[in-house]
Amino acid sequence: MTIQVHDKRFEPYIAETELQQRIRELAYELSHDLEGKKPLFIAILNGSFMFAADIFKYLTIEAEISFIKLASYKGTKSTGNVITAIGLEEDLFGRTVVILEDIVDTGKTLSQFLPQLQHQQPRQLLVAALLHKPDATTHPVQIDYLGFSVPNKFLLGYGLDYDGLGRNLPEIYQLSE
Ligand SMILES: O=P(O)(O)OC[C@H]1O[C@H](OP(=O)(O)OP(=O)(O)O)[C@H](O)[C@@H]1O
Ligand SMILES: Nc1nc2[nH]cnc2c(=O)[nH]1
Repeated sequence: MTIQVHDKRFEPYIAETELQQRIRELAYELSHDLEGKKPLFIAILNGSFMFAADIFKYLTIEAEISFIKLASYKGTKSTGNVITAIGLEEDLFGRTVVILEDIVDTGKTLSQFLPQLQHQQPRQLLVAALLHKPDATTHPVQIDYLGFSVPNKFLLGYGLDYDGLGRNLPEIYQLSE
């Protein structure tokens, strides 16, 4: 069934059961791969709050989680836009760190942010993303744990918003043509 949010219509794309099943599989893989490493999961707000909550719930190993927001401001000509993390208090030195993202679209966000985290010299820096739009990605990012590869269409629901609305939908919708 299509839904209306603000001025646009969206149609169902990934059902809640399919989402949950895939997230369980990712959590199982992470639990297997990172057992004994006490990984620190870092969720990037706002969009990733649902994915982060669900995947973290399904983990069966000792792990920590922290939530950050990214702020972008204009740097110098040579640095371009600079992204800073708000709320990151943990020391990443020597740790196994897993970034949780709802979506990698152009890849700009993570390709700018990951090198900053590398400066803190984590032992391992991994990325888990629920969705990736390979056809939209202009800044390649290595995604170690991926939920779904999706076409280059605007998505809504399960944390993803359209102008503030739709984040609470338990399934993912795509913009109707
Ligand atoms: O690969 P990119 O093209 O950089 O896009 C990905 C980013 O876009 C979304 O965040 P958004 O800026 O929409 O903020 P929000 O999570 O607060 O909604 C998403 O959560 C990623 O952080
Ligand atoms: N809501 C939403 N936010 C995004 N941020 C980057 N890509 C998307 C998308 O497809 N939908």
